[in-house]
Amino acid sequence: MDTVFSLGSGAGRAAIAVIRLSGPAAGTVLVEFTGARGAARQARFVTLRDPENGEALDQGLALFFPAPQSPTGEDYAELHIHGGRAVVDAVLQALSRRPGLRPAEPGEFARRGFANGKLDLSQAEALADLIDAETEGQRRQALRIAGGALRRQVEDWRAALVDALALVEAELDFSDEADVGSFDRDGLCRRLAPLCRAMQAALAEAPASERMREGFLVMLLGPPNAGKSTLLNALARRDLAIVSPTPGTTRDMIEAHLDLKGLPVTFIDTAGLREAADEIERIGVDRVLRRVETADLLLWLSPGGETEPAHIPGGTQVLKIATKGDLFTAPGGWLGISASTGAGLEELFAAVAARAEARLGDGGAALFIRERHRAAVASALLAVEAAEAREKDLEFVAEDLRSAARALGRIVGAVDVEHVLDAVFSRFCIGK
Ligand SMILES: Nc1nc2c(c(=O)[nH]1)N(C=O)[C@@H](CNc1ccc(C(=O)N[C@@H](CCC(=O)O)C(=O)O)cc1)CN2
Ligand SMILES: Nc1nc2c(ncn2[C@@H]2O[C@H](COP(=O)(O)OP(=O)(O)OP(=O)(O)O)[C@@H](O)[C@H]2O)c(=O)[nH]1
Repeated sequence: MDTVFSLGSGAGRAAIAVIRLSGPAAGTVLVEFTGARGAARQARFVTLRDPENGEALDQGLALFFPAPQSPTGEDYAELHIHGGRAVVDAVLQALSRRPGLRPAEPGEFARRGFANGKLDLSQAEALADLIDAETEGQRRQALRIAGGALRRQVEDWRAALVDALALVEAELDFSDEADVGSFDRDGLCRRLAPLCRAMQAALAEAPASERMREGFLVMLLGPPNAGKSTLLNALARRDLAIVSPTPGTTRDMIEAHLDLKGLPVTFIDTAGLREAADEIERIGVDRVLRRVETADLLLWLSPGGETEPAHIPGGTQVLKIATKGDLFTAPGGWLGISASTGAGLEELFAAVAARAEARLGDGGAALFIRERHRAAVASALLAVEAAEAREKDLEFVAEDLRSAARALGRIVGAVDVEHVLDAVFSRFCIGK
């Protein structure tokens, strides 16, 4: 097994940089560069020297984690050095000249940890999410899964399946054909029913968790010149969308990603919905209509609340916003705002945040954070339901239960997931 090294902290000038190494030569490298391996898991203040010529490279901290108690499960070392470009380059260069050492590939530390059982696939995915998390809700959800919440749940379910399978297999082994009719079918169903209910309940929560990763989607709709772009700018507190007094300025969609009370919310400014004057604008309107189908909330904007919402296909919730409140008063049933004076914006924020929270939760109960998880549990559930429904053919019942266990195994990376592994780990940054 190679020993790999990498900068674990961010690229570019910084106060401190962390270089990590993993593999059998990690301890030897520490001896070569710092004169000693040091006590397990204890930081030492050291002078780092190039083993080729004894020249000092930097002063820093060195740590050694002997296998298996390390982030990768292998011998593992860290050098905490000064984060200047020349310092980092000099140390990385000196490391790359040591025989048997090579730079780590993106995600290679996590992949080694996976290979050694330190984390499963669901935890690795969640670590990637944790690094990408931009809001409190996303952080809380990713940390929960990285901590093994999904791993433990899947292990429990698989154990229940193995239990039920043992019952069926015992019957298959010890009874002859004629006896199969005496099989305790009720006993089997009593075991499987709570499992089905638990999987169904968890599946019902899945859309909220997936949305937490992607963001709650709000689209701004309304007639041309209603003030959509101006509102987006006010929401984003910077000039993102093009604001102009000419109707039809916003031809494509412009997104603002906001953190609303810890929840990720994406606002999209759209081309005004109207009978399009030209081809380009018509394409814009079509694209908006397609995107509307995936939105969680629509804000219908109309100056002074003069135009009622257009018919929106799909039944997505619509909030009626009367714009230009400095010029008009809002009719009943409309939330009045003025992007110019800022009036009503806090109320609008609160209304959107309340709906986002109802849809996303707070991330504290998340289980299936990816479509992949949901699909695997849905197919496990189908297999268990098929097993429950069979009148006879215990062989098939057993096969259903095995197939349910295999489906769950895909979540944690226990079965046929080489392509998923590649996809997950290669998306990690270098040094993870
Ligand atoms: N300096 C530094 N900070 C870091 C990391 C790191 O690798 N280095 N991490 C990088 O992700 C995260 C912490 N993750 C870690 C995961 C496992 C172990 C570890 O030593 N695990 C052993 C012992 C566990 C224990 O003592 O309870 C083990 O699992 O056997 C350490 C850090 C965040 N902060
Ligand atoms: N008085 C006043 N004028 C506003 C307000 N909000 C927007 N406007 C003006 O209304 C005009 C249209 O604003 P936009 O934000 O470009 O409208 P839009 O709905 O994005 O228009 P399209 O891109 O054509 O669909 C601009 O001249 C804005 O300055 C407001 O709260 N009060």
